[in-house]
Amino acid sequence: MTLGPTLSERLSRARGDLRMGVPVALTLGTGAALVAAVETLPPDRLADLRRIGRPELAITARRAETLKARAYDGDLARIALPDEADVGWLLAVADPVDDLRHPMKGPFHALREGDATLHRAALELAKSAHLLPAVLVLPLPPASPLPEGVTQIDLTGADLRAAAQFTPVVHARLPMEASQFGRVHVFRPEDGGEEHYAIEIGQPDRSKPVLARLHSACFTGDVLGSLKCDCGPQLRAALQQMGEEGAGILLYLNQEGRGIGLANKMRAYALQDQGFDTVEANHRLGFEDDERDFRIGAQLLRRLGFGSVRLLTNNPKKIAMMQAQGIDVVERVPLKVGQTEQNAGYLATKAAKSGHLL
Ligand SMILES: Nc1nc2c(ncn2[C@@H]2O[C@H](COP(=O)(O)OP(=O)(O)OP(=O)(O)O)[C@@H](O)[C@H]2O)c(=O)[nH]1
Ligand SMILES: [Zn+2]
Repeated sequence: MTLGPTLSERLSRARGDLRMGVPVALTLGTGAALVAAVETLPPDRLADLRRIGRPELAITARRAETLKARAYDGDLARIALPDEADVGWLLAVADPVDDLRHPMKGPFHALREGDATLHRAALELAKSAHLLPAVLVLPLPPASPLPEGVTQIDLTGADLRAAAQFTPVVHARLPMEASQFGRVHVFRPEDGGEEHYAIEIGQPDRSKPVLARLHSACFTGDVLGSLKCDCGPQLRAALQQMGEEGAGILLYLNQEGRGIGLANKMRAYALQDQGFDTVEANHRLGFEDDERDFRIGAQLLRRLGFGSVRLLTNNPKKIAMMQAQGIDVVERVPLKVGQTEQNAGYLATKAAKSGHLL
């Protein structure tokens, strides 16, 4: 039926459900499970899930490492839910905020038998909903009816990491401090997800390499003038250079906090105040250092007619990702601005652990 939602639309709906604390149903072959995000799960829904069966807690191997739980599935750990565990217990496992005050969480009974495919998909969904990567998974016996009204996703043949396709929605002129000749383009994915923007300066010649910047959203740096990172000065310096050269393209990608969302980035900041660096903080939360999908940037550049760039960046991974996605990076243009006393440690960590060029 053409009126019903497609797989990617269902996934988007499922993200909304998880953010609201509503469980979703994942199925794969004869297997099925109800899934809820720990961060948003209300006590009455936990009680309902317990009435149906025995929920399991899934966390990423990154979080499991901090908690000293065994990750038998490699990239994730499945933990049996103790009888006395309530939403407070679940949150304490998911959220590292009080790890230092309560270092002895556990011991955890990690599960070894059975299949982790649905757990893995559930964690992927929670991450893409910008929730903490911790989910309750309630396996359902084969052929048992799924609760009415619950969003159902059949994962057979599904690729949760498939790149969304973006469509240009509108573009309009925007005179800016950096250039009189600015133009903002808005791109929207077909699945109801995050929109991204392209800021075109002047009228870049599509047949030549364009001065380009892929900027990931940083609310704290771009808007608030945070001294903890260099994002705001980088954003303005990139636009200024494009203005001076008379042409350029800046992608403003809504991938806040290297793709973990603002709430999780603020959790990471709270951990940084406890002494962890930017990479360690992500790991303790259960994320990888960088959860961004750089395919989006490449797709938008292509849609705008650019195949070749002079990329403003200090991040060699961005260059490699663009090349891998078929965008020719003919030159790296360094972007070194905004060093402060407060971000010296952050920038040093990025150089030491993430390979950033100094
Ligand atoms: N998770 C997390 N994200 C952060 C932190 N500090 C800044 N960010 C985010 O990091 C991203 C920085 O993006 P970019 O400006 O593209 O930086 P980059 O990958 O270092 O590469 P270049 O600036 O091009 O060299 C933004 O999304 C910020 O919100 C942090 O401590 N933790
Ligand atoms: Zn920043």
